[in-house]
Amino acid sequence: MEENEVLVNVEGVSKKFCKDLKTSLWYGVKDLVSNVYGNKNERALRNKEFWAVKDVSFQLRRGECLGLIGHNGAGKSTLLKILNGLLMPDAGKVTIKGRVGALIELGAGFNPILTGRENIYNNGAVLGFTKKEINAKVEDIIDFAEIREFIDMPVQNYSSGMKVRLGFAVAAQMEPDVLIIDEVLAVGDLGFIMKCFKTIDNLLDNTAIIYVSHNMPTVSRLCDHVILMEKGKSVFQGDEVGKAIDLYYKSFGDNDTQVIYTNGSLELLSANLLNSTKSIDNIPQINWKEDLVLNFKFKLKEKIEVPLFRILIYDKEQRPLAIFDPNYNPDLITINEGYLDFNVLHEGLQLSKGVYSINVTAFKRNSNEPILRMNGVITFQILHKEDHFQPFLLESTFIQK
Ligand SMILES: Nc1ncnc2c1ncn2[C@@H]1O[C@H](COP(=O)(O)OP(=O)(O)OP(=O)(O)O)[C@@H](O)[C@H]1O
Repeated sequence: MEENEVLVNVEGVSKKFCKDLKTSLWYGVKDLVSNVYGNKNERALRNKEFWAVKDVSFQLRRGECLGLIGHNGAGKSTLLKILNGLLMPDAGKVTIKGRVGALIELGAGFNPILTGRENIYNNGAVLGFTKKEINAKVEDIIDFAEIREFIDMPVQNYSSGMKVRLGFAVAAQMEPDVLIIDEVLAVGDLGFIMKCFKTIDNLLDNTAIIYVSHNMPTVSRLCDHVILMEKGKSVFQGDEVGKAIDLYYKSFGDNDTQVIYTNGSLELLSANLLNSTKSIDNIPQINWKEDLVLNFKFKLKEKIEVPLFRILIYDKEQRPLAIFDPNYNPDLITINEGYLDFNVLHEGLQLSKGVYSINVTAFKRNSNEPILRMNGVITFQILHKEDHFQPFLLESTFIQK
C-alpha cells in the first residue's frame, strides 16, 4: 500500500438549495423533465436558490486529517453529505477510493425500529462487509460503544450519546479508508470523546479523516489541513492550521469590551499592553516568553479605598486560563486625585501562540463585593513559530543523568 495515495479527490463541487419548499418541488419536476430530454440542469441560480457549497476542490491522502470549519450554515454538513454519497452535487466531481465510514447526523444511518445489534449488521453490509466479517467484529463494536446492556433494544429508545457511541464504534471498528466525522461527537460524554480521539490517532496512519467541528482546540489537535468555509465557498485552505483558526475567530469580529457589572463607583479609562512593539489589526503582539506589562487607568467616581483587582487571561473560546495574583497588599498602588494608574507585570509569559483577552474584576477589599466587572479589556497575541493545542508552552531543560 502506497503511503500517501490520494483517497479523496474533490473537484469543483457545488450544490444549490432552494429556500422555499414549494418552489424547490417545482424546480425538481422541471429538472426531471429537462433531464429526460437530455438537457443538463441549469447551473445558474434561479429565483430563491442559493449555493450551499460552491466550487470546493481538495485532495486528501491516507494519513491526513482535514478539518472543515466555518460558521453555522457555511455548508460543511452539505459537503460531507456529498462526500458520503447522501447528496448529489449539481456540479463537480468526487472520487473516493476505498471504504467510507461516516458519522454524520445523529442517528443517520440507523434504522430506529431495529435493535443496536441489527443496525451493526445493516451498517456493516452497507460498508461492504460479509456477515462472517461482521460476526468477527460485532463484539468489539459493542465493547467499544460500551452499550452491551442496551444492544438488543431498538435504537429509537437510545439516548443521543448512546447513538453516537454506536455510530462511532461502527464507523471506527470497520477499519475505513476514509472516515468522515461531523460535530456529533460533541454529544458523547468526556470519557467517550477521549476514547474517540485515541481511536482517531490510531486510525490516522491508514485512514484519511475529514473532521467537522466548531471546537477549535480539537481541530488543532487532530487536523493537519483545514478548509475554512464561508457561505458555501472555501475562503482559506491549506496546512497552516493555526492561520485558518485565527481567520475563523477573526470572522466573528473582535469581542468588544463589555461592562458586565458596575456599581457606579469606578470607571475604566484605558487598558493597554505597554511593551508590545508590533500590532496587527489593532491587536498588540508580543513574542512567546516576553514580559507582559499591562497598564490600567481608572477614575474613581466615589470615594472608595483601593479595590482588589482580579485579572484573568481568557482564550478565544472564553475559557479562563490564568489569574494574576491580586493586589492583597493595599499599599502597592495608591489613589492619586481620584485616579488609579498602575501596571501589572508578569515576566516571561509562556502562553502558546494565539490570541488571548483580559477580563478584570474590582472587588471591595473587605467584603469581596464586586464593584466593576469587565470583559475583553485587552486583547493580545502571542507569537511563536509553532502552533500548540495546549494553552501553555513551558520552557524546559532536558538533563542527561
Ligand atoms: N435539504 C436542504 N434544503 C434546503 N436548504 C438546505 C438543505 N440542507 C441544508 N440547507 C441549507 O444549506 C446551507 C448550508 O447548510 P449546512 O448544514 O451544510 O451548514 P453547516 O456549515 O454544516 O452548518 P452548522 O455549523 O450549523 O452545522 C444552510 O443555509 C442550510 O439552511
